Order: sequence, then C-alpha cells, then structure tokens
Amino acid sequence: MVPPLVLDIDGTMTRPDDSIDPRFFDLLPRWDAPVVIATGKAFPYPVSLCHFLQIPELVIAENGGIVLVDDDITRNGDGDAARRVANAYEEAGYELGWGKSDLTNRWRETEIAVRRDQPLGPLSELASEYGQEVVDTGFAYHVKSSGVSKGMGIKSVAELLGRDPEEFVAVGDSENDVSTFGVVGESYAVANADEKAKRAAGTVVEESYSTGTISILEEIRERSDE
Ligand SMILES: O=C(O)COP(=O)(O)O
Ligand SMILES: [Mg+2]
Repeated sequence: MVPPLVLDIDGTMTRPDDSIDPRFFDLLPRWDAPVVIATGKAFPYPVSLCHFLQIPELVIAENGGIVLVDDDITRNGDGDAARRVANAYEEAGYELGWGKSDLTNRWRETEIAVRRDQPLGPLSELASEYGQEVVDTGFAYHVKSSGVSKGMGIKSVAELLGRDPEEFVAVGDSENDVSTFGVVGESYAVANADEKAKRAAGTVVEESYSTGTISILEEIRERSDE
C-alpha cells in the first residue's frame, strides 16, 4: 500500500520552465492513497490543478491560510493584517510587482505575495510592525501570519482524513516546505531546493524539479509493491 502524499507545486511538480510536468497526469490519479497539494499559491490554483488532474480536492493553499478537504474549507491567519502591510508598502513607494490586474493576489484571502524583484528589507520591517512575517519561496515573498504554515495545514488535513501526519510522505523545494517536513513521517527536498528546505528534509534527492519528485514517487511505489 502506498503512503499518502503531500506535494508542493512550484519547484517540485514543475519543470525548470515553471510548467507542470505532464507525467503527474498519469501518476497521481493512479496513486492509491490521498494526495495533498500544499502550496503558497492562492486557493484557485491548487483547486484547478486537482480538477485537471482529476484527483480529489485535498488542498493547502496560501501556505496554510486555506485548507480544503473535500467539501470542508478552513481559513487561518489574519488576511486584513497582511493587506495592511501591502498598503503601507505601497504608500512607502514600493510595488507588489504584479501589474494592474495582479492575478497573483486577486483571489488571495489570507496573505499577500510580493514579487521577488521588489525590496525585501522594508517589507520585512512593515510585516513585523503589523505582527506578520515574510516567507521567501524562491517564487515570491509571502506576507503571512506567523502561526500559519503548510505544516499546520497538514495536521488539520490528516485529522479530517482520520490519518496520522506521520503516515504522509512530503516532497518540497523551499523554506515554506520546512514546516511540512517537520510533521510528516518521511520528507524529501528536490536537488533545486533552497538551503533551509535541504536542511529540514530527511533526504535530499539527487535530481531536480519534477524529475526529482517523480523519481521519489516511483521508488516509493516499487518499495510498496514488494
Ligand atoms: O507561490 C509560491 O510562491 C510558491 O508556491 P509553492 O509553495 O507551490 O512552491
Ligand atoms: Mg515550492
């Protein structure tokens, strides 16, 4: 029997050009255990991914800010405080960096993402002024409530599924996956992962991006077949 999975999206299910590796479209619907998509992206992205993969909607979005298990949605964190940080950042003359339509934050409910070409120093200062923290995923700076994390999300997903977080195997690539690695039984950082993720992971995979993740899933499946 294969174990339940927790998969990060960016850097983990993607190829170096940011596209989702099409091999997951065969692999995940056939995975004979729950697959949780745990991401820093806004809620609609992982929901769409589950829809198009045709797997059950088990989602941790916004770094734990939103948790979806089947029909059950939980929101965590103070989205208004994150929004106040963003406003103060813009009033100070900086930009979130995503252009007029800002599709990155448009559907974001519990945190705010800032493009990584914007200055981090003043963002971190404002975040701590408003009791928030900044997480750098390698794809964006996320301003979020301190207690909220993907790891916290896994605990509630596991509880709702009647599972132990220790049963899960997680794969990730950045500091927003460190909390996940802390609660699951087995954790892997792909080779492109940042130092924090590599330090926190039980194993650092030899291969990068989706190829690293798929190599782990294949190994687990073989091991489980024995
Ligand atoms: O949206 C981001 O910044 C990162 O997303 P991820 O958690 O799926 O890697
Ligand atoms: Mg990632």
